[in-house]
Amino acid sequence: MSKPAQRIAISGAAGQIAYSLLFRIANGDLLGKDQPVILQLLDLPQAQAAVKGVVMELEDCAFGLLQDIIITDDPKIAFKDADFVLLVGARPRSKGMERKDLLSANAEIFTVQGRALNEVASRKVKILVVGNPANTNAYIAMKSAPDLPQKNFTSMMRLDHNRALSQLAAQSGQSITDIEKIIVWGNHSPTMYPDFRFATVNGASLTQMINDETWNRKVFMPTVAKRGTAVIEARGVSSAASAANAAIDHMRDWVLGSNGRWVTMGVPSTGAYGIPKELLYGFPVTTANGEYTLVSDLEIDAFSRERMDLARQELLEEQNGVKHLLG
Ligand SMILES: NC(=O)c1ccc[n+]([C@@H]2O[C@H](COP(=O)([O-])OP(=O)(O)OC[C@H]3O[C@@H](n4cnc5c(N)ncnc54)[C@H](O)[C@@H]3O)[C@@H](O)[C@H]2O)c1
Ligand SMILES: O=C(O)C[C@H](O)C(=O)O
Repeated sequence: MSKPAQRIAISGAAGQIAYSLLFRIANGDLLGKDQPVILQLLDLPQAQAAVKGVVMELEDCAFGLLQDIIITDDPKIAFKDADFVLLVGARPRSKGMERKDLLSANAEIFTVQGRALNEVASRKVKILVVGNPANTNAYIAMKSAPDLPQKNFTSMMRLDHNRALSQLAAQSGQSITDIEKIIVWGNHSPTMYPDFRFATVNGASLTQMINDETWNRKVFMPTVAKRGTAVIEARGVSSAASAANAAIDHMRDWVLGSNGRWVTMGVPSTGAYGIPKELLYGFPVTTANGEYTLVSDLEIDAFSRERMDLARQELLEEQNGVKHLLG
């Protein structure tokens, strides 16, 4: 007998990330090939026709795991009893626009959606915020949902993690699958701090293999931090398939476990590494049995402290900018 279906709510269902995400979820890439799913799709009233078109295509794939699809413009319908929620819907950054410009417009969306989650979602719901500015949007949703455990709210730093992994593999000539223990600290913004000081390849130090601090600081770190901008410059729109892929990686590892590997998740700080409590910050974690555990007690040198504090400061400023909305 098949497992009971899990309810997965996705906002921004007519958007370009969702266009990649929905088909992969329905194909079992997120929860496994034996887990039936119900998709609960949220988008704005003016996007409902486009969502219906996407649903027609989902139907035309004849996915065996896809049990039902709900389409709505009401967050309370979309999030009802949801086991997993991917908050993708937001306004994407266009050429020349900084992420901070998006803060106010998106803050209102995430206040409303946080309240709806508080009211109707499963009490065990796992939430991933993708829509930018993702860390602060996740903070707003979390603060708007006081009845849900704070640890259920996460923001997406996995695309940055995957970008770092790919750059390190190219530079070192090592296989992506052999590289472990990389971190992207902080905010999903140019202040992020990609850090491979602890990275290993089959147990050996990757830092020693690369042995080029100038490359680290002048090439690697800015390449990873500005990759989103580079994709926008090249495509004219922000990354979509790679963002959807990272969202799947993030959720799948959270649910099914990372098998001891470090992954980067934006999670509410509990005060570790000098990051103020509740700030949604990129940390290294391992995941098992549906829970994440912080990788603790890593040595933070002076350069790392400086970089980590830069992201902390930016996030505090973003938090301050939305304080009035949180009552
Ligand atoms: N964290 C990351 O690593 C990362 C990576 C890439 C993109 N992003 C962000 O993801 C978001 C979505 O990107 P996209 O390319 O899919 O954008 P898109 O413009 O193609 O789609 C966004 C969708 O969200 C919908 N939407 C807007 N407001 C909504 C609301 N209040 N409720 C429900 N739906 C709403 C829009 O109607 C649209 O269909 C953007 O904010 C983008 O910056 C984050
Ligand atoms: O910076 C953006 O808006 C794009 C996105 O967050 C990305 O990292 O690709």
